[in-house]
Amino acid sequence: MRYTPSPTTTSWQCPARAAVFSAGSWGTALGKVLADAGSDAVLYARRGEIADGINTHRRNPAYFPDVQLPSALTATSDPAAALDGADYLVLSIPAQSLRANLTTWAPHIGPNTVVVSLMKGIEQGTGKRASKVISEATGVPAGRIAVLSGPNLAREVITGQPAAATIACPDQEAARRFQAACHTPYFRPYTSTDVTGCELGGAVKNVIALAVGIATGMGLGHNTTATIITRGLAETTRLATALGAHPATLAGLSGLGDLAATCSSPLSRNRTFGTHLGRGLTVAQATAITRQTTEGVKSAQAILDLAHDHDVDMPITNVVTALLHEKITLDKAATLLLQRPPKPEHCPRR
Ligand SMILES: NC(=O)C1=CN([C@@H]2O[C@H](COP(=O)(O)OP(=O)(O)OC[C@H]3O[C@@H](n4cnc5c(N)ncnc54)[C@H](O)[C@@H]3O)[C@@H](O)[C@H]2O)C=CC1
Ligand SMILES: O=C(CO)COP(=O)(O)O
Repeated sequence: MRYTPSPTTTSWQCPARAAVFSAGSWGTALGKVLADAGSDAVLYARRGEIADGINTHRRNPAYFPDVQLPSALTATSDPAAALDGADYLVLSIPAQSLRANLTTWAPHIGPNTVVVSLMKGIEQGTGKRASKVISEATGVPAGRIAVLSGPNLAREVITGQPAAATIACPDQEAARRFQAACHTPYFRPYTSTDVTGCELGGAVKNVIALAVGIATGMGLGHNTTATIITRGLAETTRLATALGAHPATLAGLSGLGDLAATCSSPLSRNRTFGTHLGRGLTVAQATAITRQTTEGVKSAQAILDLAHDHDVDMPITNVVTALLHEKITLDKAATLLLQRPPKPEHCPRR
């Protein structure tokens, strides 16, 4: 039986104005969630034809041409107009382009606007999480910067399949307000104050999904992928807790939850990219056939550098990074992971 989501919203949800930058897969899906929750949502689209498609035909022609969008979700190609009067600026662009874009958008951010990051990447060269980049590039204080992360494959969310996420913000009231602004019968957000854990869970799971994809592409089975997921969570937790995250966050929606969804779904771009590598494509060939943002490919080295800086061992991330830089072969990757010295299952740093 097919699951049919209720199209209705609940009356207790407070109206809010949210500007979603931009109209890619996840931005469009979360824009629909916000509109379905009763918020006034506007998508900023770089390309005029996408904004026109949304306003005129209620479709995003580039990302979801088959999905009908609600009339409460509008679009514009003018960033200043999108941000005018916005309670929330929701950011969903590739993490590596964040700092440069914010330099242009920052003058239009209102003094009370809460900035919400949906991004799951770490900045190359600095090792900074999106929330830190946002604070540096805009001057917005930490209490007005939130992160939403969880098992949220965009196509499943935009078609109304039930999902949940974590909204983390140092200011619990700000997190609660955004929770109300995006709570629908099919999308259940929880709140947290652990921004570090939430962001690192989201970024590192992309690298682990690459590893699962590689194993799947090589024809390996569920024992192997379950081992990568479990040990991947162990190394994610080691890094995140070394940087101050709460271990429970990594066992939650933005940690294990997202890892499970991303590593098991063919909808994941990171897992799919890994599958291409596992089948023998080069990084250049896999990149050429990948049309959308694949954060793990860009963030792996930055995550590894963070791990080195904090004396944390991340063997799976290490091997994926070496493969992405074509320093090792697939066979060597498997050998490197399996021939590590034996050790106890639970160690804080190694
Ligand atoms: N697609 C998904 O299921 C989910 C994605 N995310 C995260 O959301 C973020 C965005 O991913 P998607 O929407 O999936 O990517 P996408 O590739 O579908 O869309 C990217 C969007 O960013 C814009 N963009 C691309 N390059 C840009 C640049 N240099 N400057 C400004 N805008 C640019 C594109 O026009 C497009 O609107 C990523 O960090 C991803 O990890 C998080 C949860 C779910
Ligand atoms: O973050 C995601 C699901 O929560 C989407 O993962 P991909 O970027 O690998 O498609």
